Amino acid sequence: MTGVSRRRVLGLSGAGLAAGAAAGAGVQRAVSAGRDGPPAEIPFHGAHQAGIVTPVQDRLHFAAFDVVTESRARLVRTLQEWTAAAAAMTAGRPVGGGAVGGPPVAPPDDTGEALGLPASRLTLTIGFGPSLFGRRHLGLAARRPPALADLPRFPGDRLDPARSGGDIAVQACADDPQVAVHAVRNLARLGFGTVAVRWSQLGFGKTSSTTPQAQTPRNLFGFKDGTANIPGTATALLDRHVWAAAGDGAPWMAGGSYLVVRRIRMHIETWDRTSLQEQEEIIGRDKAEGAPAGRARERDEVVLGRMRPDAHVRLAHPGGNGGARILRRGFSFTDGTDGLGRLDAGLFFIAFQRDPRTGFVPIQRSLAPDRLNEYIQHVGSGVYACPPGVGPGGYWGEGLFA
Ligand SMILES: C=CC1=C(C)c2cc3[nH]c(cc4nc(cc5[nH]c(cc1n2)c(C)c5CCC(=O)O)C(CCC(=O)O)=C4C)c(C)c3C=C
Ligand SMILES: [Fe+2]
Repeated sequence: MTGVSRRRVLGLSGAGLAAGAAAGAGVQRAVSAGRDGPPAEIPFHGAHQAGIVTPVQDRLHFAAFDVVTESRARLVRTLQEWTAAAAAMTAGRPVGGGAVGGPPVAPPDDTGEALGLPASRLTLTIGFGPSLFGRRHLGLAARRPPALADLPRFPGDRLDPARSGGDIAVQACADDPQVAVHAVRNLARLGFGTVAVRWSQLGFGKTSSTTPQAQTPRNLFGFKDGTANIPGTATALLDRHVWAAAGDGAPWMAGGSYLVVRRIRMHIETWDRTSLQEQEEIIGRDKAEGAPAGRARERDEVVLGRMRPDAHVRLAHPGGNGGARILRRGFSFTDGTDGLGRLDAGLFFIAFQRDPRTGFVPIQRSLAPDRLNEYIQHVGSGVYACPPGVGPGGYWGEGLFA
């Protein structure tokens, strides 16, 4: 089945596919074309990992794993198997020999729930947590990047260890939740005996965009979120604020990035009883347009002096943070109720940066007096070093284990 997408295997039609099949060389392009224009397949190989500047997909399945083996060789083998599986799944192909057609007496290589589904712009992004470098038998202590420092405790944090940390993180993003879940499930299955899932989070409704020309999405407080984000095409800003460089203290991370995730509970019932004027003053932008306080349009320049001193945007703005900037890529979540009649809902905050010590940490410290803190609580946390992209024949983290 390798080299052939799931849609083609099942003989699904569609004008693009039919034309592509007839045209031979045109097949790959036809398979890659999404119905509404954007490509359905995001290339897996490249200088940087996909899923960082990639236009944000609709769904998330984030998983943090702990390493359960003491064998470095076994971990490397799993990372090699994961890389091959990730390359296949992001191209819309099943893992290994596929879900069907193999020996009837053995479990299939692929679990099967994505059969017939297109690649759905699936991206898989891997990161290594600080705890991985502390596992003595793996011999990685000297390779820990200085930028992969443990996050400090912030005022108001109520972090649940069962929803924090992890030796290895995988961010799966796709436009179809089944495709994202299938990807994480199959990596977990391949990793059996080497890694075990520590915690995971599903997300829907992106709350940030890396594509300023597209409509800005809204978060669960009803506000446009991502307006002032770093665009995925702003090369100079990305080099300055997102991509790690060879001289940053860990040459194996050059072209990679550091990921900070925070599970932030949003007390939406309290927010919903707050007046519109108060909501807008807390954020520092208006709800309808997303315009900064005192301005008319979403993209108008922020005038910090027009906002309350404790407005979220004023405190988070680079102007008050020594120019610190991060690339936000978060998703909303709702995970049932908390037993007190309130939805367990919020923002799964995701930010990529060149160095969390000069990105997330100072910004989050500045947010201490944020009025928004009355309506939110950080309950989960993680920081991970995401290595650069892999070339054909390479594997995730090969620079680290070299
Ligand atoms: C430490 C980083 C940040 C956390 C944590 C955070 C949580 C959080 N944010 C919103 C809603 C909005 N944030 C907005 C802007 C904004 N937020 C951060 C950082 C964190 N937010 C930054 C750097 C910025 C951009 C500031 C600027 O440069 O102007 C906005 C406005 C629209 C936008 O620019 O994105 C909203 C709305 C919530 C609800 C939340 C926690 C649940
Ligand atoms: Fe924010």
